[in-house]
Amino acid sequence: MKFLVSVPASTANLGSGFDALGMALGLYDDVEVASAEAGVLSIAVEGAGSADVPLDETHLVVRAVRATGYTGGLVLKCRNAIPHARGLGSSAAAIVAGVVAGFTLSGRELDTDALQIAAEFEGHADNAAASLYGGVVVAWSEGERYRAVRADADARVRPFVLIPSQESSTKTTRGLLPAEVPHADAAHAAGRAALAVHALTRDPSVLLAATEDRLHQNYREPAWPDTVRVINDLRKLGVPACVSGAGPTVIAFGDLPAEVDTHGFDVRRLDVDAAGVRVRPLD
Ligand SMILES: Nc1ncnc2c1ncn2[C@@H]1O[C@H](COP(=O)(O)OP(=O)(O)O)[C@@H](O)[C@H]1O
Ligand SMILES: N[C@@H](CCOP(=O)(O)O)C(=O)O
Repeated sequence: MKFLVSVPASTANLGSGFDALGMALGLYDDVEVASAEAGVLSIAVEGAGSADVPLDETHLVVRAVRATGYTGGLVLKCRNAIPHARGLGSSAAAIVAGVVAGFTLSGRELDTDALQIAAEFEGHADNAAASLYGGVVVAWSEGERYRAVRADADARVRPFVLIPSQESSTKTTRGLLPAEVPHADAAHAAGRAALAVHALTRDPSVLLAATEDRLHQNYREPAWPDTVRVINDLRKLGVPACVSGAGPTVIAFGDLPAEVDTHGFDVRRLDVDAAGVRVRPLD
């Protein structure tokens, strides 16, 4: 059995929706998967992470395949376009690719367990839901169970990202977050996150207010001060901008004003991905 899994990048939080909102982006990791005799494991990696990721059972895609219960042999060819440790959901994309590969190898339809398995790896479901389902997602948990709903993004939502060369680990910057926040900030987040759903799916004209965050960006600023500087510059000019995921990438909407200093950032226009992860049989 041989097939291609194509999985989109994601941007999580979208400012106000910490650990809850996500959106899939048109930048893809492709993983060619072939079943093999038990005991065989072969992994080839091109693109992001090719110099760093392990090529054994500890490879993130393989760990996710194993989490689905598939124990057979595997031959993987990974072509990674999503940069690692930049806040564009590379780890969730790798996990979703592995989970979907495991389900496909086992002849199992994708069901809600796919999100559950993927989100358990990360401890939050925002990125994994976006990579699985595409579009705009709202993720939450009920007890131990992760859940998500998706909606199409409004066609006028035009994201661009500013990706610095510096890496920042999600795990590390989650460690900068406080255990508690002021009630006023929690109330602010609830209102703005609800507004963000409306802004992303119906009325992008309110994205500036919707993407204002009080739950994570300021706490994480020491990890990426230039990111916060660019966000502030963009927002002062009326451009909705926030940190993508746990940073350091900036995600913004509309057009980039010429006067904003983007030195050190790779600026890319990305579409919203509406379809989520795809599987295509190969000969
Ligand atoms: N395609 C991949 N294959 C293997 N490991 C990956 C892949 N993508 C991400 N990872 C692992 O996840 C790490 C980045 O995860 P994380 O800090 O959550 O950042 P990101 O915002 O990119 O998800 C990488 O350093 C690497 O260890
Ligand atoms: N809600 C999470 C999102 C992490 O996204 P990533 O793309 O940086 O992995 C967080 O803010 O920690």
